[in-house]
Amino acid sequence: MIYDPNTLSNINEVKTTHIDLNFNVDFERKIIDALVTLKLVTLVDNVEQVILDTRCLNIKSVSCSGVQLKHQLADRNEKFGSALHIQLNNKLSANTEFDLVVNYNTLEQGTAVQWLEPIQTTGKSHPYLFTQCQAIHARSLLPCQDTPAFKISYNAIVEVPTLLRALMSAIEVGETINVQNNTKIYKFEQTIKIPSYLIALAVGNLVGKEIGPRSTVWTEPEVIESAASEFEDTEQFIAIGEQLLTPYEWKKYDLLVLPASFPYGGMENPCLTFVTPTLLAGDKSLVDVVAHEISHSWMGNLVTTSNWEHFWLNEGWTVFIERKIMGRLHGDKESEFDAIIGWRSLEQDIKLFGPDNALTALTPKLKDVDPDDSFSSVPYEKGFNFLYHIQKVIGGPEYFEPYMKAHVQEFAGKSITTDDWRKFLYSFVEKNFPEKKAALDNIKWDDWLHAPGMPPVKNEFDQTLAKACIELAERWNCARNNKAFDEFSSADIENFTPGQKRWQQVCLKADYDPIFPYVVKFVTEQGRMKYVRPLYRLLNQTTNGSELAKSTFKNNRSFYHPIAAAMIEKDILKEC
Ligand SMILES: CC/C=C\C/C=C\C[C@@H](O)/C=C/C=C/C=C\[C@@H](O)CCCC(=O)O
Ligand SMILES: [Zn+2]
Repeated sequence: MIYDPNTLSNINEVKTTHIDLNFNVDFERKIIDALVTLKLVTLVDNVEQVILDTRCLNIKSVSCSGVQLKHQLADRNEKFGSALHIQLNNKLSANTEFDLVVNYNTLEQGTAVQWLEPIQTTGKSHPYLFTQCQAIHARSLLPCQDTPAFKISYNAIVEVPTLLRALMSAIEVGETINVQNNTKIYKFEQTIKIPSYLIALAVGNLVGKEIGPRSTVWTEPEVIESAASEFEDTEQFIAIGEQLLTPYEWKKYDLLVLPASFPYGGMENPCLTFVTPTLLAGDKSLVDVVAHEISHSWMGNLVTTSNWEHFWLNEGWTVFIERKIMGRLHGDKESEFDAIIGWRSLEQDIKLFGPDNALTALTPKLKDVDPDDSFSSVPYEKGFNFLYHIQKVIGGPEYFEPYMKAHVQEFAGKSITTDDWRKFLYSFVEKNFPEKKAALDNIKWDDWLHAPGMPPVKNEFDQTLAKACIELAERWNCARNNKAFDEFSSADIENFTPGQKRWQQVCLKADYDPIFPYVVKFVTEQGRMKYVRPLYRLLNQTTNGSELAKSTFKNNRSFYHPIAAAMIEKDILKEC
């Protein structure tokens, strides 16, 4: 029995194995005219219908072997979209392979695609679009079984205005010009099986520059040089990932620097990681996000959570590998400081959700829950701390690192649950170092996996970098009483990493009104949720900033990606 509470599709009757996409991108109407062919196989006898996930799609026709099929869009479920019921002409027995062809177009109000006017791009002269399908937005790009339980290969043909370039989470295999339509046609192939949330498309005025033997960085022309130098260490990250895990399987690892409204730090779309332009700090100080996305090449993209309740298997593992990569490159002090910052953000999120909130469990129940509403640092940081704790109790990296490799070898290409993960961990330990089994038995499994709130164990990390921040804060605090402000200068934080400086949040928490214009500028210049959501929330909670937070959001709503706009709206406008 396959379980995924966040799909409306009949995943226990039928399974998609491959998708052919044909997209015609129409910037004037802000729609994608599309034809999708889904290759399916029945899992049981007597299958009479296929139910696909959709959200904000205009379905025109559905056919099988050239014969039109009856179909119906069910009433819209606010959280999960509209199920597309497709009536098959015959009852199919188990293991029957068949194709469904759906002719449809996307709608502007869909949540996967953000359409940008030229003014919203860096160059200001061409339109742009990009998709974000994780967690359950693929259904507003194409009708599909929108579940990470199934993995599909895909091919795509994408027609775009001739001056623009299309990129996808796949390998480009062709590029032709259609002189008649004044369009360009790009062809892509993703031969490795991936879950639907990793289908990704971007179209814009894009140029590429090679930054390594298997990597090209793509951006608008204006930022290509700065992006190429910011990300020049990409190959080193991949190489360390390969040493830690298994050979990199995806052939290319390209990076696409998105316009400012991209709602996440990065998104691990295979062959083509999407990143926020806020990473272009000029000093490589934020490239840990690239190490994170590269780590997803194994954790998440090869070994995938089977539903969103086990999201920590993607993110906890990825943070764990990311910190190993950064530790190998810059030393443990820096990566352990990241772990301390991560613990703090876990504390903040658990406080925000409430320590008894069931969504703060590592494996939360997501029936009737929109995964976006459950998003927090819990799967990332509680997940990381859990793996760090296991590493410690079984004897350290010497024991844990061979197990990490074996984990990827065992599960590559599969979608797994926390139970699958735990069974394999036990079998590996019992086989390779049975003397450590007792240590595994002593882990507080239930508390780690199922209890809400902070983890049952607090790991110890190197405090060197944290101490510098705490000492400065203590000096500031003392100076408050004796008004001895002259002893401070910007030199105090000259050597701090960006992680050590979180100025705007500190000021808002201290109810310091003069920071307001800077906060407004920052939250309207870029749309990364990790930055803008806490700042909007904190501004909204200040004594004098609540109206400013609301009006700033209302006046800039169209700047934000639909996912970010929905979340900020819930944070500050729909609070109880
Ligand atoms: C307890 C949480 C359980 C399930 C949530 C499932 C999916 C979360 C969904 O809302 C989508 C997440 C997409 C994340 C994409 C990239 C991130 O890893 C970026 C992290 C934040 C950042 O660095 O900006
Ligand atoms: Zn991630």
